[in-house]
Amino acid sequence: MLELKNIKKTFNGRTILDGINLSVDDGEILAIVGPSGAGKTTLLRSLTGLQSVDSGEFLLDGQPFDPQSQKAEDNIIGVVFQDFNLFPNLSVYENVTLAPKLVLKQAKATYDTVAQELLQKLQLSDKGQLYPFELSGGMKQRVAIARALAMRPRLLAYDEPTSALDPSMRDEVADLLLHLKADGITQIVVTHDMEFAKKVADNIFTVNALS
Ligand SMILES: Nc1ncnc2c1ncn2[C@@H]1O[C@H](COP(=O)(O)OP(=O)(O)OP(=O)(O)O)[C@@H](O)[C@H]1O
Repeated sequence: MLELKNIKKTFNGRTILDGINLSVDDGEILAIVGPSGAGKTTLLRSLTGLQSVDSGEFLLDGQPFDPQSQKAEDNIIGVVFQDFNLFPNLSVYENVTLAPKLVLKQAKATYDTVAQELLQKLQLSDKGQLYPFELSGGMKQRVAIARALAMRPRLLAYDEPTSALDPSMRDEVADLLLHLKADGITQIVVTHDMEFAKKVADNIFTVNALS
């Protein structure tokens, strides 16, 4: 279980997060919703350690942890960015295996097995040798998910997973998240799309805009 207790964040004296308390249970999907500019991305960046918070506590299974000082190899939370952030000069297979190889220092047999399993799970088995520019948006997103999962995170977090894709893809993305949930993967989804949130989430947390 991941818990956030009384998380506060200000930018230039302006309070964006004013004492956020939330938790996500293992195997569940938590959606973080709220109006534009309310601080959803700020919250996601805080809990993934991409930025600092001013105060508050992060707990994993009751133990405090600092998202900013977590070692890369601990990789508590994997992130799927809105625009996927794939390495454009690497193939799908190389995108998925780079961090397990360099950060986790896995042997080839290990990272290759994991990558083949993930590519199969995400319906990318025949796409391993392609480069990001050759992929559709939905495929790029699945590569980003495979790349994050290859690091064996405790939790997978998404920033607006539907917004860079054609609206017709919304149900497909929802099905993908529910499929991963059935595999026991804990997920946090930042979205402005309430219908999407209702479809996938076990719990919905609303970030309110502060004046
Ligand atoms: N690094 C930063 N420096 C200063 N202000 C920032 C910074 N990052 C975010 N903000 C401000 O914090 C507020 C919340 O931004 P954030 O992107 O978290 O909102 P959001 O809820 O994700 O919005 P959207 O749905 O439009 O993406 C905004 O007013 C934004 O301008």
